[in-house]
Amino acid sequence: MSGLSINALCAGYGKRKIIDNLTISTLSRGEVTVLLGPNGCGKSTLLRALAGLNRASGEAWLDEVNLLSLPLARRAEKVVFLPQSLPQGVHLQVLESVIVAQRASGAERNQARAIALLEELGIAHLAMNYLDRLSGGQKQLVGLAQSLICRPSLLLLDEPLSALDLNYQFHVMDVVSRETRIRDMVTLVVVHDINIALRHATQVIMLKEGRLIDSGDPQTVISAESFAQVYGVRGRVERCSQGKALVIVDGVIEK
Ligand SMILES: Nc1ncnc2c1ncn2[C@@H]1O[C@H](COP(=O)(O)OP(=O)(O)OP(=O)(O)O)[C@@H](O)[C@H]1O
Repeated sequence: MSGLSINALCAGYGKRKIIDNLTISTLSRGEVTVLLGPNGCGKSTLLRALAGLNRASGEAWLDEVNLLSLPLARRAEKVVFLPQSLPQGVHLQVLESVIVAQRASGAERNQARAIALLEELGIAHLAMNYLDRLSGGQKQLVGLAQSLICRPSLLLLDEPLSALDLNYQFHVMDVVSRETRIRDMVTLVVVHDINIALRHATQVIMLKEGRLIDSGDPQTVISAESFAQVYGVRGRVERCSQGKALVIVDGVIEK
């Protein structure tokens, strides 16, 4: 099956192991997987390891290729990683920056495509604005445009919704899902909102202290028991008026 499979992956910094022997069966192409887990559990470390930015051992098969054995330049042709925040002080206009990302990915310059993507994300009106004069949320949307223009096989998004208002969080996840489907990418997204995972993910991965707690269908993996175990909170899964599952947190489990 085409997609991403992770086998016995370990990653960390210096001698410190953060991701410990992680094995995950196939994340399919065309689907969005949400990576959940508490602060410091290793979500960014995992994404960075897949992108080749951290020391890692084990295997990460993207279709028939083990990403960990690919030279960085070859890996960059297949994998795009959007970090939690864009570099500061870049004095480029928004449209220009998206075209720079497009060219850096090896694609032909296609301004119409870049403008269409800005329109899809609802930021075409910012095309001529400078990056260093945008709000945090606007910068995050531009980062997404820069990532999506690259047409990777594996798209890694580290908390792409953290600065966005409620409306944009839903809109962006819809765009990410649609682009993932149309381009047949494997998309792995870190979010902290469990309800976003329930609504938008085809699959979720739950980590705690660098280890896999569970992975699979969100409706199965996300339960009162699992979020008590992973986050230490009391809660329940209810149904909203549209019949969709919704997590309600009642409080913290006292130790
Ligand atoms: N560059 C680094 N050097 C050394 N240790 C690091 C480095 N980056 C992160 N760590 C450590 O690795 C662990 C996992 O960090 P990571 O950023 O992967 O967590 P996370 O799950 O993404 O957290 P959050 O939800 O808070 O963003 C933490 O204990 C952190 O202190």
